[in-house]
Amino acid sequence: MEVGFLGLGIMGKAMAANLLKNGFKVTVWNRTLSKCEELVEQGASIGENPAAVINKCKYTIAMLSDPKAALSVVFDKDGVLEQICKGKGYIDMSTVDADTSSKISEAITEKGGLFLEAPVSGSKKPAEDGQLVILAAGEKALYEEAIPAFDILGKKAFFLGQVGNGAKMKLVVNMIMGSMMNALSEGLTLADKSGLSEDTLLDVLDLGAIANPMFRMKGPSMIKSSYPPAFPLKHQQKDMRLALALGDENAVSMPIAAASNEAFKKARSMGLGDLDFSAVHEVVKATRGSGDA
Ligand SMILES: NC(=O)C1=CN([C@@H]2O[C@H](COP(=O)(O)OP(=O)(O)OC[C@H]3O[C@@H](n4cnc5c(N)ncnc54)[C@H](OP(=O)(O)O)[C@@H]3O)[C@@H](O)[C@H]2O)C=CC1
Ligand SMILES: O=CCCC(=O)O
Repeated sequence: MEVGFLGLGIMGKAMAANLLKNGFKVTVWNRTLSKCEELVEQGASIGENPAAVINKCKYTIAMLSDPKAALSVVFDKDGVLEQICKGKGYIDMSTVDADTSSKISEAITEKGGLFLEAPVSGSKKPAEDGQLVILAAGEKALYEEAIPAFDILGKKAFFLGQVGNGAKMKLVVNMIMGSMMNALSEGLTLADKSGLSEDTLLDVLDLGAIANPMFRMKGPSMIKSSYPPAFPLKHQQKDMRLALALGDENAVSMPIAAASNEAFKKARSMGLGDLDFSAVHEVVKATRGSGDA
């Protein structure tokens, strides 16, 4: 089966590689075309632009940074819309808001194509290991067609109904995750400033009711102020921003998420946007650990 793949960043590169390893023929495109080379070495073909990929493939997956990128790849010159038609599908796995997803869905449906949004939970390592959690919504027939690919990319796929529900679920999950990351940063800072061992704090957390893979994975490197990017901080801040907008629309007060968003914004202003989102720890250390104790 020939599938298209648009966007070979941290996630897209690992996902496309998994499809190739598991017997799919994959045609890739990335805005910075040189990033396609590694995938070509693994057996992929290159499409010269998104329209060319759509033209060649029965369905095409996209994994792009944000709403602006997702819209540009569909609506701009040589974009998805130029070639999408009856019998072809487009699956956007980027994290965007429901409005962006709906705009894309309407345009593709108008051309006779099928659309599915399918953002994912899980980061670089789960993407490499085919252990993502897929949050799909939209055209059920395309979801069913994509199940063999989802089985390779993920450990579980949810079908959540109408377009927008996948995007919203993803934003709710990442809002919780971003707030938890800030809570962990404050906890590590408080432990350190009050004379406790941060390593021991992580051990205690890991044995109790709030043990979780994120604290286990990110905690030790946060103590060392090491933030190699798995989930770039700029994307986490984008997700907090979009989740807060969803809160606005639904009149849900979210003071914890709002405060966490401020910390991610501050981190971006300090030039930490391309590091892992755990680099928000630098902001928390600087602003909340500055007493005279
Ligand atoms: N990293 C993670 O842990 C996770 C990320 N996500 C989500 O997945 C998506 C991708 O994340 P990730 O791979 O980490 O991000 P990266 O920043 O590593 O990659 C972003 C990709 O988007 C492309 N892109 C950016 N702007 C444009 C544009 N205007 N037109 C065309 N292409 C563009 C980039 O192309 P170029 O190479 O040319 O810059 C690149 O291929 C995001 O929505 C993110 O929130 C979801 C789950 C986990
Ligand atoms: O959007 C990024 C999510 C990262 C994760 O689920 O670990």
